[in-house]
Amino acid sequence: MPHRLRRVVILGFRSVGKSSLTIQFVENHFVDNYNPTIENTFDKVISHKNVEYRLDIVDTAGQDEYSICPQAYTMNIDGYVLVFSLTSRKSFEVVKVIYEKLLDQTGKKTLPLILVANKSDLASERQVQPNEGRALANEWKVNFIEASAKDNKNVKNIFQSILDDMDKSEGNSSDKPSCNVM
Ligand SMILES: Nc1nc2c(ncn2[C@@H]2O[C@H](COP(=O)(O)OP(=O)(O)OP(=O)(O)O)[C@@H](O)[C@H]2O)c(=O)[nH]1
Repeated sequence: MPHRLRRVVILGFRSVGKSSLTIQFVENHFVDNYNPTIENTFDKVISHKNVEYRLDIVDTAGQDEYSICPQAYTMNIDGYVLVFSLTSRKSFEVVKVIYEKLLDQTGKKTLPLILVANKSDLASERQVQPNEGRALANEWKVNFIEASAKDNKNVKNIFQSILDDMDKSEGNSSDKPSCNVM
């Protein structure tokens, strides 16, 4: 059977764990050393709700509030994973700026998107509380997940959730948008 192709882009501030989440999901291991990304595309075949998907994941270079959001991150993209680190208030502020830029560039009011707070294993270094992430996701009408690439916690859920959202936005489901914390 042919796979359904879905293309997802991962965006967020530097060093929040975009590559680590992607590599944990695609290759099932955690990368401990830090190598800034320029841009990498990964792909993985995943069976979700009895459908085979080929997920192309574009892992981007870290953005900040001044970065220009390249058109490549809005053209031919089916879904967005916006990542901040719960140990970095700055990274939480940066996802808000990225979100606004995505809306501007796509001209849309809502997007198939999931907000991810990574590094949940670093509880003692937490700077952003779960209710803050949840409130932001509620405002955007998207799902919110706290995850850890290091402990492989909720990593698969991120991609399953975005697959659901992409299908909903294509009208393949009658479910209403919801905001879940997993
Ligand atoms: N403790 C902990 N460390 C993490 C986690 N995820 C990533 N890291 C570490 O954080 C650092 C940055 O991780 P990357 O995955 O390279 O972050 P990135 O967002 O891709 O970075 P850029 O390419 O600069 O944008 C690395 O040292 C990782 O090992 C996590 O869940 N827990």
